[in-house]
Amino acid sequence: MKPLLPHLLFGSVTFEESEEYQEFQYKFLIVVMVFGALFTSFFIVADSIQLNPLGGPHMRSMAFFSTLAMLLFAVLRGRKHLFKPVAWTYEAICLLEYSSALMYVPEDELRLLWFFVNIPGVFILLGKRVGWFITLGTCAGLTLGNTHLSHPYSLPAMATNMAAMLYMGAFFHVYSNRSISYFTRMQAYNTKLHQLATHDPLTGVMNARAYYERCDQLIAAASRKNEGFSVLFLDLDHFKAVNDTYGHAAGDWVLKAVASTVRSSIRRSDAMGRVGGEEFSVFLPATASETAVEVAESIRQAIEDSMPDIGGRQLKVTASIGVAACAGTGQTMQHLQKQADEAMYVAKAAGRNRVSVLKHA
Ligand SMILES: Nc1nc2c(ncn2[C@@H]2O[C@H](COP(=O)(O)OP(=O)(O)OP(=O)(O)O)[C@@H](O)[C@H]2O)c(=O)[nH]1
Repeated sequence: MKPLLPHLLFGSVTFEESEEYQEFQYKFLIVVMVFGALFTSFFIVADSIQLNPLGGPHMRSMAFFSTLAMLLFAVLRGRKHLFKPVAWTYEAICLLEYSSALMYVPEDELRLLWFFVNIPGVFILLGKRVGWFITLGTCAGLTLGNTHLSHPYSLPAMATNMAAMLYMGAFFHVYSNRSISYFTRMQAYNTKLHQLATHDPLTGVMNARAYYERCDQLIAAASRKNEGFSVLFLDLDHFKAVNDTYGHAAGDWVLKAVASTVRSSIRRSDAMGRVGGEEFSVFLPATASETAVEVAESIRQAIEDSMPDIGGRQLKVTASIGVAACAGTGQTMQHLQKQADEAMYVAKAAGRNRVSVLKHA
């Protein structure tokens, strides 16, 4: 279970691994909105107890801002698909709030700062294009609006402000470029690491650990639906002779060819792993014993027909396949794999290049 504060703030929303940046943006926006609303409420309280009097029009604008920010928070919480419209609306009310301070609190000479504070958030939440649009729009708006203020800023003050704002935009443009490219690279490295950790480098199919983990998930799903499933255990015949006769590299080549033959003989929803040197296991969800035997037979035939070409010689490769099926629930992968293993040894003993089945009672 999530700790209370993150749950209260972000709700029960999940992000894929590939959505890590979106998750950061979603959480960032929520924190900024809640913080913005609380911070503004603090000023409202300070005004009402005469600690920091700001005047009626700006008080109303602050009340409008904090109410709308909390409303936007309630709308976004748990609904990541609403991120863009909420981010845009929040940006719009922020600009209104800062403009209200600019017009109605002339005694605060530093109130222009809020327009600066706004820029990093726009680059982070809405990207570089919108970041520049808001930066340049703010520069233009401040320049044009300055003369209409009750206490306009001097020309040098405005020039300094504009230069600083453009500097801020350029800074966050470079920073966003850098951080996004760093993030993309990290994501690519993570994908590569995950692939290396879960897949056999020679054949590209799942390694034993990842395969058995996947089988456990598939068994859990099958027992929720009260569905049966089957496991095939495949061992190449006299593979040592291939290595001894044609060399280890040729043996590797055969393993790759066999893996690809098996992969193309099964459904996308089936799982396949290399569980030993020349041993593969296949998990067939929602598959009864008879169908599993048919699948095993078609794999066996496809391997026999594949006849890989090694140095101009066509090589006959065959496999013995054991089949174990579970009609109901309550069966572990370990047990079923053991049964498929036993069935495979029966096939070997019966002369190899055949399919043998053990049905779980
Ligand atoms: N080229 C290559 N050979 C491998 C690899 N992993 C295991 N082997 C070889 O696979 C062979 C397996 O031999 P055995 O277990 O004696 O089985 P077999 O020769 O296939 O005989 P049966 O299974 O009884 O039909 C061994 O020679 C291993 O060296 C690998 O990654 N590449």
